[in-house]
Amino acid sequence: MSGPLLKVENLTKYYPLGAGILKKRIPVVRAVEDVSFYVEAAETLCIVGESGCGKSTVARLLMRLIEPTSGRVLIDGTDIAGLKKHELRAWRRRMQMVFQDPYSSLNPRLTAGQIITEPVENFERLSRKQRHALAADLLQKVGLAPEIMQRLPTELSGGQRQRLSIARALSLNPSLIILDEAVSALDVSVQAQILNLLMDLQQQMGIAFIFISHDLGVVEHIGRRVAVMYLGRIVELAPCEALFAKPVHPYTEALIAAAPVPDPTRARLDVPVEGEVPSPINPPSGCAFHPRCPLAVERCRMEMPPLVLMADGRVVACHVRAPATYISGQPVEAGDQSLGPMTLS
Ligand SMILES: Nc1ncnc2c1ncn2[C@@H]1O[C@H](COP(=O)(O)OP(=O)(O)OP(=O)(O)O)[C@@H](O)[C@H]1O
Repeated sequence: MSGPLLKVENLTKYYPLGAGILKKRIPVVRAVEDVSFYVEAAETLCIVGESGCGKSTVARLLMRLIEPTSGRVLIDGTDIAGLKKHELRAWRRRMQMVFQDPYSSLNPRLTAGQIITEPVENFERLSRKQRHALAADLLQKVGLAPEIMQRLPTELSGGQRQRLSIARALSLNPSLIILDEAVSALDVSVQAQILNLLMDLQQQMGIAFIFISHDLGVVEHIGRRVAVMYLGRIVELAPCEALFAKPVHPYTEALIAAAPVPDPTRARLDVPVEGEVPSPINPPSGCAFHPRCPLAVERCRMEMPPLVLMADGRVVACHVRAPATYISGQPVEAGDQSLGPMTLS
């Protein structure tokens, strides 16, 4: 199969706030605006950004839990908006999601065995023997003992519950799993175990991940490419190593500067990000980051910067650091396949 597994084109989601009176314009929350990216088979794309920047809305749009205001989501080149009911069912098997809080996402009345076989049983009837074999296999894949099968979620630790959520997501043999803050509620040592489990599963089963997190330490550990979001838009998308070694967008730089440094030999950047994230109901003109940006110039207040392809393969939306004339004046989309796998030499 040529082309990426998943392609997102100009995805936009506005949440209307209340009903309009007569023809009065209804205010909207601009949760996601003009977001484009792609995910290749068996890779991990991370999405990072502060709370409220639109990460979870992107996840919900990809899972079709909510409908976009505009834009497209293509899986293997097919627009999921145009799928018929039976095609949608087949597609749903291919994309699964793991949430932050396994307390609320796992049915407390079902045993671990029932929880992990339930998605398959929505599609096909299983005999008792088949159900047991499937549960045992999935438990083993995520490093849980077979005895866990009869336990309820409340009888398990946070790490065990998250392994169970991953086993459930794996049960349909998906091509892509979206993990929304999936390790954020766990202790650091348990986080590391789950991240290592995910990387092993990716290698063994060729699954792609979209890993959503506000924790840059975690992202650096697991990501191949990273998309940085600010107020609903991607402001930088780069290979993970390059992003952490040399962030280009001032917001990325500030995020990395503010994150705890796991490697003390790495220099800490001195770029504090001041002020609050502006309201997505009434975002600033031009570049949404300009009120907090130490580098802002007049143009940043006036014009929205396009995503521009830099010489090293990343895309950045910044008038100062990535002026649109940087490469033959050609702004590009982050999902543009001409960017290739975006590896830096
Ligand atoms: N159903 C909704 N109605 C109105 N506004 C919403 C709705 N869901 C989300 N929002 C708003 O959309 C914006 C993006 O929210 P989203 O949850 O996608 O951000 P996030 O980056 O995932 O944040 P967090 O990490 O805190 O979950 C926020 O301003 C949020 O308040």
